[in-house]
Amino acid sequence: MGTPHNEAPQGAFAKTVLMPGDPLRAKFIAETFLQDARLVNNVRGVQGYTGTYQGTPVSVMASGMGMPSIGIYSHELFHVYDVDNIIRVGSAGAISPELKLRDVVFGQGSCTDSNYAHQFGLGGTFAPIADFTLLETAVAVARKLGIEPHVGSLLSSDVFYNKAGNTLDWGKMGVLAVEMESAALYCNAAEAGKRALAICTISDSLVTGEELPAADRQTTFTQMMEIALGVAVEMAKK
Ligand SMILES: O=P(O)(O)O[C@H]1O[C@H](CO)[C@@H](O)[C@H]1O
Ligand SMILES: O=c1cc[nH]c(=O)[nH]1
Repeated sequence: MGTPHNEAPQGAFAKTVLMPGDPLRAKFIAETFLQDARLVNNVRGVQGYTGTYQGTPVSVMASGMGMPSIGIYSHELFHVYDVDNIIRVGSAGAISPELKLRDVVFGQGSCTDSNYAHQFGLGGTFAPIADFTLLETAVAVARKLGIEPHVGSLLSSDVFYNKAGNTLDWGKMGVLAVEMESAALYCNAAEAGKRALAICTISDSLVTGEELPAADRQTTFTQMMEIALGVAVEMAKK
C-alpha cells in the first residue's frame, strides 16, 4: 500500500535513503552510482530509485524544496516504509567566508526560522541535530576519500528570497551555510526515533555573490554523493 505521495510498495526502499531536493539529482545518483537501479516512485515526478552500491541496497528519492515538502516525504519513509537512515544530499549557500564553492558541509545542527517544530507542542525550542553515528561515520568516510568536510550549524530557512536581507547575521553565531530542509528532516527523525544527516555542497556564496548554474547542481556534486553512499555501506555493517 502506498501513500498519496508515494506509490512504492512496502519493502521497496532500502534502510538508507539518500535525499536530494532535486528529482534530477536523484536520477543522476541512481544512474551514475547504483547497480540495478529501478524506479520505485514517480508520483509528482519526485523520483525514487532503489538499487545497490558496492553490494549494499541503497535508495535515493527527491524531497522537493522546503520543509513542508521534506516533512511529508521523510515522515512517510520513516513511518510507512520503515526506513532507518535518511541522508540529505543538498546544495547550500555559504554564510561563512571560510567556505568556497563546492566545499562539503555536514550539518551537525540545524538552526531555523521555521515554525515546523511547533507541531510537537513542547513548550520550548527544540534543537534539531544530526544523528551522531551517521555524522561520525560520514566524517570517517569523507577522510578516507581525501575530503575534509566542514562540520557545524546550517540555517534551514523557509525563504530563499529573504526580503529582510539578514541571512548573513546567522554567521555571527557561527552558522556555516543556508539551505531549506535539514531542520524538518532532523525533527522528523527525532520524532520517529530514526537517524538523519544533511550533507550539503556549497552552490553559491552569500558573502561573495558567486554561484554555480543549475546543471552543475544536478550532476557535479559527486563528492557528497560518494560520501553519503559510503555511509550507507558502513551503516549496513553496524
Ligand atoms: O539543491 P537542494 O537539495 O534542493 O537544496 C537547496 O536548493 C533549493 C533552493 O535552490 C532548496 O531546496 C535548498 O535547500
Ligand atoms: O537554500 C539555499 C540553497 C542554496 N543557496 C542559497 O542561497 N539558499
